[in-house]
Amino acid sequence: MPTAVELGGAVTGTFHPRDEQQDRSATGEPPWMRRVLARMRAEDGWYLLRSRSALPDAVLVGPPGVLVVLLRAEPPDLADTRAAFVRVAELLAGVGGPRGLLTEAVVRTVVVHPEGAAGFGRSGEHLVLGESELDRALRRGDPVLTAEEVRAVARHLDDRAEHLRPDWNPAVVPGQRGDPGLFEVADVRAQRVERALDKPFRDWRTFLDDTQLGVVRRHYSGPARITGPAGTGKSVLALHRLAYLARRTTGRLLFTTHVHNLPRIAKEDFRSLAPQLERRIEFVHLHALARDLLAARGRDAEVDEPRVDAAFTAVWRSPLAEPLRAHRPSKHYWRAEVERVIKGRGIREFEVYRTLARRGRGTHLPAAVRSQVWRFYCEYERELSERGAFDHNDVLMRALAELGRHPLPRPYAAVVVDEVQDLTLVGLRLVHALSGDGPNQLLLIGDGQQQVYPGGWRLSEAGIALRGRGEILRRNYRNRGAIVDRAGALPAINRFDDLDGGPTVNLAAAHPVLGGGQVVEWTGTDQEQALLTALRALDDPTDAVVLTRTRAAADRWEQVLRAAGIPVQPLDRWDRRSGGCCHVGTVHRAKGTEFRSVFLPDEQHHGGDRGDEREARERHRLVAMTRARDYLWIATR
Ligand SMILES: Nc1ncnc2c1ncn2[C@@H]1O[C@H](COP(=O)(O)OP(=O)(O)OP(=O)(O)O)[C@@H](O)[C@H]1O
Repeated sequence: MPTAVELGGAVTGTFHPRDEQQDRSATGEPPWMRRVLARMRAEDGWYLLRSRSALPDAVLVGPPGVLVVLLRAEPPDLADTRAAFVRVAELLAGVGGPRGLLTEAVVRTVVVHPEGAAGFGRSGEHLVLGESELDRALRRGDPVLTAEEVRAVARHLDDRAEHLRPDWNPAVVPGQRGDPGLFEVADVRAQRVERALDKPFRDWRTFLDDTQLGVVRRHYSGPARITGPAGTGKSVLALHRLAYLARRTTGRLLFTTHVHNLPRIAKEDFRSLAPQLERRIEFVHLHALARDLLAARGRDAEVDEPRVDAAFTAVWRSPLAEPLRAHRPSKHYWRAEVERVIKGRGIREFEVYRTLARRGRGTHLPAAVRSQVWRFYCEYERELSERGAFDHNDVLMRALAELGRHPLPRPYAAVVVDEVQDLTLVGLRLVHALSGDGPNQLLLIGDGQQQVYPGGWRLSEAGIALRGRGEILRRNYRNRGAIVDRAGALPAINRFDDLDGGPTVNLAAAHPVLGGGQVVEWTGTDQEQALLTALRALDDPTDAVVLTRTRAAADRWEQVLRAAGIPVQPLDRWDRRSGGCCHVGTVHRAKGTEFRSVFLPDEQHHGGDRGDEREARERHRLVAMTRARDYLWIATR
């Protein structure tokens, strides 16, 4: 049995070897511990707080963050290292300053053992160091806290934590008394944020605002929803929330979305936030998740796009399409009716479709036309089955049915859905089936103004009841003032208002944290030349993107840039580190990305001028414009 030992006058930790126990009973602690603590106390710019309670043994606060220290000659239980972490993280809740409130991403547990101690695996959640590795560890890591912040955090712990007492060496921590604190007047805040954005570390990992941190830490008794206009830190919050929950649960957590690039981008961002927790979280596109679930259960689930297209085209060319065409000629519109309205909402009977509210779909369809649409849809289903093909909706529906028959053997501890406004109702039902209704198990994040696919569901139709569990973010951290003003003036309708009951806020009401910015509205005849000139005139032409509505336009701009000698990369491959290239892509691929400069060339008018088409265009434009941090170039010819 491990023996409890005295440390600093109080019972802390566990300890094994007999000789060290004897040594400790004489002096209070064994020599290796004294050496480790002395080494920590001596480190320039760090503050050491000794613990009077069992967990942790000490806390070290320095420029790279807060270390929760366990001194152990035997490997500790995960429960102990977790408990020590959570204890210190809870004490830090609410430490704030001009850059915001400190997040627990700055906190790291470190287990230090004497040289030669055996059995210390690398658990992943905490750092394990031999005594001799301490020097390297203390000097490793980018500074995330300034000297003032380090001091303020140490002082906060000293004030708040009765079991922690300061043990720092004034000689190596100069000026620790009487300095200005972490708290400054609000008008200094914006300047500080501005400067923080230029710093080598990414501020959002270290500091959040009060609303964001409130959501990260809140206990929700059931499904909850976070909304807020573009750039207000919803995705950032999702990552912090996952890390927070991962520390306090066991099992896997899920981040999912309908947006193509986002799982990859979110995973990379999470790695920079909490690398030690990465293994606990699956970042996966909802369709890939459904496909993998079916495949794991021996069920065929591959979508053969060409066969699906062929099935739709065959019906579109048949006489069944004629009444539809007469009503509205666009193939794209009717495909969306089948995919998003009928199948996407899981409708299986004409009687339901006959009276269905089709919000945001524009064209009113009398019952007689609906029955023609229904026949068209049934024929499409027949064509699919004749070809032995599934479409994307089929995969989601089959996965949902599969979960109904056999739920996951090990449910997710929590599910976070980003860009929820673009899920279909069937997709929403699937995430709900994956998460359940338990406390903190489902967090839905989205913004109705950025919807790029027609939807039309209510959360209640997926059996999800929010009961007021929700939050709105309003502070825009991405776009400078001029860009928020320009994009906020777009009449992009937010259908979240009438779709899931909770209140929402549009971009026009967001508060940009950063002022300035530039919007150039170009008109003229030689668009290519004008765009190239503007691009070349930028300080950094590589942190820029040309966004288009159509794939064809993106391909054309790619050629134009290449011909002009500008290195280009498709948007699909964007990540925060990709430099040296200008990006080009469609708005659909732009979700999750951001650039210093965004170029929106004028395109052949595409997609008609009906109310619903204009509405979709405005929302696409809002998404495109809000990818820009500093500079926006918009062409109209
Ligand atoms: N508290 C914060 N401090 C500093 N920067 C922040 C903070 N919160 C978010 N950011 C930054 O603001 C930008 C936008 O954040 P994020 O992508 O999470 O917003 P979003 O609401 O998901 O945007 P969108 O809806 O447009 O996708 C990112 O560059 C992020 O790093």
